[in-house]
Amino acid sequence: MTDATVVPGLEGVPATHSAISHIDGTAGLLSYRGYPIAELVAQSHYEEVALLLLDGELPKAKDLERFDAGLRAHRQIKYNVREIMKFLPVTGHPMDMLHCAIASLGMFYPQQELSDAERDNASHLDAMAMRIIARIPTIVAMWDQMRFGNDPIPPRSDLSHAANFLYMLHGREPDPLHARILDACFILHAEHTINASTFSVLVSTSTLTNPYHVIAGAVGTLAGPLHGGANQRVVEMLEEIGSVDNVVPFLEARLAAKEKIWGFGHRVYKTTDPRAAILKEMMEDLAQAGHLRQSRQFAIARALEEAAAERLGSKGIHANVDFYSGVLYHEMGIRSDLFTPIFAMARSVGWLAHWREQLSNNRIFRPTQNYTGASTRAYQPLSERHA
Ligand SMILES: CC(=O)SCCNC(=O)CCNC(=O)[C@H](O)C(C)(C)COP(=O)(O)OP(=O)(O)OC[C@H]1O[C@@H](n2cnc3c(N)ncnc32)[C@H](O)[C@@H]1OP(=O)(O)O
Ligand SMILES: O=C([O-])CC(=O)C(=O)O
Repeated sequence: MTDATVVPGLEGVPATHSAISHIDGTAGLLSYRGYPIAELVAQSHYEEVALLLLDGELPKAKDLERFDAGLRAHRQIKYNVREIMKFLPVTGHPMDMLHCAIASLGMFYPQQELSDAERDNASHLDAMAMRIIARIPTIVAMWDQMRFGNDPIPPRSDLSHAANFLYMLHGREPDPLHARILDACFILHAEHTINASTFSVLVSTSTLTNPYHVIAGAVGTLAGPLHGGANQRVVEMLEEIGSVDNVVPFLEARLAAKEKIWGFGHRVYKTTDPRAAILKEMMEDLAQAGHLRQSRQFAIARALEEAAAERLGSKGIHANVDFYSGVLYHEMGIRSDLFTPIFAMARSVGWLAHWREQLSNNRIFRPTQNYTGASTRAYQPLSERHA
C-alpha cells in the first residue's frame, strides 16, 4: 500500500469548518465573526467580544448585561482549589500552576457528561463557558499573591474583567488607562483560528471530555515557547540585548547560530501580524503621552523589529502578537512569567467558542499515520538477547 502524504505540522491542511474568526495572512487581516480586529479594539470591550465569539453575533444589551453579571458573580473560586494551590511549589511556572488548577476545577465543580439536549442548549453552554472565563483571572492573581506569601485579594464585582484582574494583582484601584490597555490586549488575544492550543481544544472536545480538561490541555499547549510562551521570552531577550547599540550584533549572532528570534515568524501571516501592529501603536501613543516607564525596552524592541525586517522580511518573517505584548505588560508592572497566563485568560474565550462549535457538529478526531517501524517479528526471550 502506498503511503498517504504526511504534511509536517499539518501546514495548510483544514482540520474543521469554522465560523468564528478569519485570517488573511498575506494582507495581514484578522476578523472575529466578520468584524475587523482593529474595529473591535477601538469600539468594543472584552466582555462584549467574548459573547460575540461565543454566540456569533454582537449581543443585545440585556444579553450582554446578563453575561457580564454572570462573569462578575463567578469570579470567586472554591476554597478547596486554593488548598490544592498551597501544595504547589512556589518556584513553579504560573502556567504549570494554571494547568493544574484548571484541571482541578473539574473535581470541585463536577461537570458530568453533557446530555444531547445540553449540548444543543446555547445558554447552558454559555453559562458553563462564562464560569471558566470568570475564574481564570482569579486563579492567576491568587497565585501571584500566594507565591510571595501574601493572602489572595478577593475579586471585586464592581470592576470590569480587565480592571478586576489588575486590582487582584496589585491590590489597589487600577489605573483606568492600564485597565483600558489590558482590555484591548484581551480582545487582541481572544481568538485566532486553528492555532496549536485551539487545535488541542478540538481534539479533546471531540472525545466529549469535560471542558476543564479541554481548557487545561489548551493551557499546556499554549505554554510552549513556539506558541504563547514566546511573549515571556521576548522580554527576557530584550533584557539580554540590553541596549539599542547591541541589537544588530545580537541579531546577527543569533541568526548565525540558527536560533530563532522570539516574537517573530508565523505559520499564517507572511506580513506583520495585525495584532502586533496595534500593540505597537498603543505603545507609541503611551510613549508620546509620557506614560512609558521603561522606554528603553520599547526602544530596543523597535530597533530589533527594524533590523529583523532587513534580515528576515524577505522570508516573510515579521513581528507576531507576542513581540510587543510583553513590553506592554512590563510597563504595567506585571511580572514576566505572568505574560503567558494573561494570554491564556484572554484566549479562554476563543477556546470555549471552538469547544461549542465542535460540540455542535462533533466527530472524534482520529487521524492516521504512515508506519515506519519494524515488520512483524517473533518475540525474543530476555535470556536469548545477547549483546
Ligand atoms: C501566539 C503565537 O503562537 S505567535 C508565534 C509565537 N512564537 C514565536 O515567536 C517563536 C518564534 N517563531 C517560530 O518559531 C516560528 O516562526 C513559528 C513556530 C511561529 C512558525 O513556525 P513554522 O511555520 O513551522 O515555520 P518554521 O519554524 O518552519 O520556519 C520557517 C523558516 O523561517 C525561519 N524562522 C521562522 N521563525 C523565525 C524566527 N523567529 N527567527 C528566525 N528565523 C525564523 C526558520 O528558521 C525557517 O528557516 P529555514 O527555512 O531557512 O529553515
Ligand atoms: O495562529 C497561530 O498559529 C498562533 C497565534 O498567533 C495565536 O494563537 O494567536
